[in-house]
Amino acid sequence: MTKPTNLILLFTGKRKSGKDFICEKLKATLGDANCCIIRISGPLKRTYAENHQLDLADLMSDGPYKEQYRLDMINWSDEIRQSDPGYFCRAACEGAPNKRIWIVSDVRRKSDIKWFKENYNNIRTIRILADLSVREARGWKFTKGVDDVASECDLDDFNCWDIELMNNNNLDCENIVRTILEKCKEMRPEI
Ligand SMILES: Nc1ncnc2c1ncn2[C@@H]1O[C@H](COP(=O)(O)OP(=O)(O)OP(=O)(O)O)[C@@H](O)[C@H]1O
Repeated sequence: MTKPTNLILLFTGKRKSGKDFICEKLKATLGDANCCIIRISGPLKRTYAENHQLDLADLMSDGPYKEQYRLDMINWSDEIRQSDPGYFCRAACEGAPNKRIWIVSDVRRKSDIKWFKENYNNIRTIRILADLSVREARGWKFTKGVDDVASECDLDDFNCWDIELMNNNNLDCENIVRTILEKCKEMRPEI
């Protein structure tokens, strides 16, 4: 399996907390040569799209198409996870490039964290938070079967984050990127 040489950052957060936004900013700051973003949902959506004859590009985008299929995708992927909890994490890492830092942007379950810790060293877990009103302004609306199931709630009672940060606005975003870079350097001065 491909190994990142330095560090794996596992990002988690509720829907519309801004995980993806932060990961893209962090990647832009660290530079393509040093890091890549890994999405566990990548192989998940690819296989789902193939099995259901759907447009993968639309499914990967942040819009209504993704929301339309989110519930069914959750249920479909849960069936696969039941027999193999690491299936999608493994598939995502197998397809990932060999960079010093892996930024995993969509960790949703304790079993995801467990899988990474069992298979790699130098893991850091990062929880992105945002006020409910901010998430609503970004398009979040409570959806039964999505917001009240394991894919969204499994990590609500996980209290061992290495870093927990608020992302309500651009200033918060800058602070998050700076804090994470400092932590990276503490661990790995060569970064
Ligand atoms: N700090 C910020 N400043 C301005 N806009 C932001 C900020 N953080 C996130 N956003 C915006 O909020 C929206 C949701 O962000 P994003 O897609 O990153 O959330 P997410 O946590 O990955 O959501 P999901 O779990 O639904 O995929 C996006 O349109 C993004 O551009």
